[in-house]
Amino acid sequence: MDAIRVDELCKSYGSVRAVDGMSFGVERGELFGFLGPNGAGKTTTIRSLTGQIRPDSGEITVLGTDPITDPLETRRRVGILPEQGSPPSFLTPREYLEFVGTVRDLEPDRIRENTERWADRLGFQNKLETLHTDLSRGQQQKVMIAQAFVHDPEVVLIDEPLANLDPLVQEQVKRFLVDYAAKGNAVFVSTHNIDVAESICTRVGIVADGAIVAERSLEDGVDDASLLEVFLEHVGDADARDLPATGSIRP
Ligand SMILES: Nc1ncnc2c1ncn2[C@@H]1O[C@H](COP(=O)(O)OP(=O)(O)OP(=O)(O)O)[C@@H](O)[C@H]1O
Repeated sequence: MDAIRVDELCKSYGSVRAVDGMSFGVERGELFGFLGPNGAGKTTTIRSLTGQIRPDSGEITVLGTDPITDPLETRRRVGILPEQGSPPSFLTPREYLEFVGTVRDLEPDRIRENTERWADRLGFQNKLETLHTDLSRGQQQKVMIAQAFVHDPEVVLIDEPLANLDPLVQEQVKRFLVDYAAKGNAVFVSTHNIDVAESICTRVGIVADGAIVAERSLEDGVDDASLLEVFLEHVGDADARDLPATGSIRP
């Protein structure tokens, strides 16, 4: 059974059809890339998966739970890294991770252990007792990554995981995501970055106008141009199609 299943999801804001017949599944062990341009409907889909918004129609199952009718149960079971989310300004990373671990029913010892492990892995040990308001945007993003994984969830829903991170940490996070999926968890990553999708995902769904318009397995390895080509074929406008597929675009 798929860890995540979405069938014929639709959501409009007034006259804007943000999600329009979206269907896909993600199995355990997959790192699924949800790749699409600005406004394609990615965030609206993630918000539906986490029960933050109620779709107009369609069905969703996440680890056997229904985020439309029982959003609290879904949120307990999954890890969520929202787009542009930031930790509460009035808490320290240690306090925040303790809070998140507690509401996810984690034992205090395990919360302490996981907090240290994550701070160590992402390099914010020396900031554990600093108020978030005094952390840089990138340091706050690291805390947000830690909170998504603090309860070792079997499904993780991630919106633009690498925003604000320096290149070294980006590589660490990419490697971690690949390992996390390989351990048998379902990792769902929404991004508009083709390079990120290509470098870490086992499968990519290309999203345009509120639906998946193409799917691509990357497990057997494909050459650099192919995901970009598929993307441009389904999504790119006429100007974008004239861009070189790889290499520099400097004059
Ligand atoms: N609260 C809202 N009210 C009205 N329209 C909205 C709202 N949220 C999203 N939309 C519209 O729905 C469409 C899909 O938006 P969504 O945020 O899901 O796209 P996205 O793929 O996540 O984009 P991005 O990559 O830019 O974050 C867009 O046309 C957007 O303008």
